[in-house]
Amino acid sequence: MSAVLTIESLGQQGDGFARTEAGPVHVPLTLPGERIRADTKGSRGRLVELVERSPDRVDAPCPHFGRCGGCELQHADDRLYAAFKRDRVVTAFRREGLTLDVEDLVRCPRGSRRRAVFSAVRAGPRVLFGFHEANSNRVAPIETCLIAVPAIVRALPELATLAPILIDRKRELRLTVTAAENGLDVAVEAAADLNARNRLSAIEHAVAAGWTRLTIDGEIAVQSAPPQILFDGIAVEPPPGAFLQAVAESEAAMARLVVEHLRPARAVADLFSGVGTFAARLARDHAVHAVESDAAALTSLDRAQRTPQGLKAITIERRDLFRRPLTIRELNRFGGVVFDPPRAGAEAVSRELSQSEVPLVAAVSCNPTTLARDARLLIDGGYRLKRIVPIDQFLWTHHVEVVALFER
Ligand SMILES: C[S@@+](CC[C@H](N)C(=O)[O-])C[C@H]1O[C@@H](n2cnc3c(N)ncnc32)[C@H](O)[C@@H]1O
Repeated sequence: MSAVLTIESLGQQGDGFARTEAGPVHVPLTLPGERIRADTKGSRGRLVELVERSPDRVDAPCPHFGRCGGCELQHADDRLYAAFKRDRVVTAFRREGLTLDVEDLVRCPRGSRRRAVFSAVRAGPRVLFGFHEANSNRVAPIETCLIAVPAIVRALPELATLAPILIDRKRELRLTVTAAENGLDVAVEAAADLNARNRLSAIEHAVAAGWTRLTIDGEIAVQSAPPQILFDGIAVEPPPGAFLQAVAESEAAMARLVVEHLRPARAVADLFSGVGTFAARLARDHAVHAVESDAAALTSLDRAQRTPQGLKAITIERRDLFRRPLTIRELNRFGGVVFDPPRAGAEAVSRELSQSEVPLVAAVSCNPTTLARDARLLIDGGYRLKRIVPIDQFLWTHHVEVVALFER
């Protein structure tokens, strides 16, 4: 159905939101105040024509914008964009009955994404390499990317020629590319069963490109040197495809807040520690207990703390913190706790913390909704929220990171 709509606001996913007699409609690539013609189907709309353009609309800088689903908000001017991300946090907390002074968005620069996940699919005789289109399994081929670090952008042609060598007949190929300090670390998933010739060809490709490591479905195919990531000067060798904060500058902003907040504590716990983004930095001044479910990530952190880097002791514990959060008694050993869970949040951990005597808590989150739920638990347990800082990491998307600092 085609209709002329007035966009009222931006929804949580960054789509324009309009009301119609048939109900609410979300239309990607539109802005508040715009009148548009859209094709609608249920609650989804597709922009067909801009009838009245918002003064906040800018020309998207990337030639792939609109088809590539990597960026959703390049058409919004900077002020509107930053306000949208901050508002997402304000709204999530307000829904939990918490009206708080949310600080301004900490910005992230273009060309700073050091970790990107690309896809490749077969399209007849061709292999398309790029990012997914928005809400789709289709892949939009890309030749450039304004958000990725230059080392990843320079490697796009090499990655695009590698994909057809590795791709399976039926499955989509995924390539997680991390720009480490000493070169690119490429982790391939869902590759075909490779014959010797194709395996050798992929290895030759990685060697010629100067990548530090090529991993195919968890197995190292070739490694010139272990990839190295620096956490404020502390070297860690992440396992293939490991979780890493996607932008070093954003990670540094989060870590500064966490380290500063926990400074008065003696012993601290880093829950959902990954490879030690916070634990490594905290270990400069504190004894740290790092807890995480991923064994490979913990092994990397353990190896880093055994290398002489002037760190205090880091103990590691593999544990499912959803099912087995640290108990009140275990928590009370620490003067400070940082937690940085996946999108589902840290509900079980927050319930225990809310009854603990831990004086300082830093919560890091990529999901304002679950963070607000967890903050409610902590506040109901007697914590005061000292600061709440939204941080941009996924430029031109609706995603926002948040650091919330609590004390009691
Ligand atoms: C958002 S990442 C944060 C990692 C780390 N703090 C960082 O900044 O790099 C979330 C981490 O939680 C871990 N994780 C996921 N589910 C978990 C669980 N049930 N128990 C413990 N850790 C879990 C993941 O392996 C991942 O390392």
